[in-house]
Amino acid sequence: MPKTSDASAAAVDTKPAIILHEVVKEFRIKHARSLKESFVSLFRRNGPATDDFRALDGVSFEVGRGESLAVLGRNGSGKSTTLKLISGVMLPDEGWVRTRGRVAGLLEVGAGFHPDLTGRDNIYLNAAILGMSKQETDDRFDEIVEFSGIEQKFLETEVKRYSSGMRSRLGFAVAVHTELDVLLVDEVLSVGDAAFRAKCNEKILELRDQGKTMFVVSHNIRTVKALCERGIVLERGKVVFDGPIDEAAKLVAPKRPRR
Ligand SMILES: Nc1ncnc2c1ncn2[C@@H]1O[C@H](COP(=O)(O)OP(=O)(O)OP(=O)(O)O)[C@@H](O)[C@H]1O
Repeated sequence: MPKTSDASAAAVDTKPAIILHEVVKEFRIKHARSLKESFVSLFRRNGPATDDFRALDGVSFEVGRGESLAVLGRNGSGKSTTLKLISGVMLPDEGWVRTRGRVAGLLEVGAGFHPDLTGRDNIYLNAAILGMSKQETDDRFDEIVEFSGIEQKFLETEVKRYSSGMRSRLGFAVAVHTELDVLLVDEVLSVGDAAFRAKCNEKILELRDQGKTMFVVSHNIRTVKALCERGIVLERGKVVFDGPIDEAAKLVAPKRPRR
């Protein structure tokens, strides 16, 4: 029987928003040498002392459209590296990463800002980097400014004169107002003051409820439980758990000392 257009649309909808397949990421680590070791190696013509270190070691998972997933794990387990590979700022050494739709990262919010341009110009610049046309940014400009809480008079000031909190607020405001399908969140709730953090929380929940795909890296278990239904636990660059968020959270919870 020939497929109807509805059926094919439904088929398209079920494709994952993010796929990682057997991903390996290695970093070269330089070892510090004592002065004596450096001196000896100079005469022996040794190269610099380095080691290849696997930050991610065969990581595979898929995130469905509209799903919200948290990645948990100890410091150095590979969470931010995973996020950077998904956002495309890093490439894997082996395996592959695919994303579908527009991906907006709340990684280093405002990272694309140019210090010598005004707040206004930076909104357009940052939005363009995130894939927005001038018209789309015009339409959302007031909303972005209002959300950021930056006073009008500062819009014509160079961003290098902003406080770090003001820069983060503006960066966050632009990112969450772009036309996005997948939102990458890295400890975003450390942005700005308490009132702004509450506003960010609300906005992220709103985006999730609109059916955006969420990929969250955080050490804040309360936050991820409120935001995500599924959790992946990384340990030394490998996935050691993939399932309900409550179980994932239990695995990373600090052990209570025995009395
Ligand atoms: N650019 C880099 N060069 C060398 N090593 C790196 C680089 N980036 C990350 N690493 C190493 O890769 C490992 C994983 O780092 P990653 O930042 O992904 O960990 P994480 O789980 O996000 O940690 P945290 O919870 O502390 O943020 C760490 O051992 C880190 O030292």
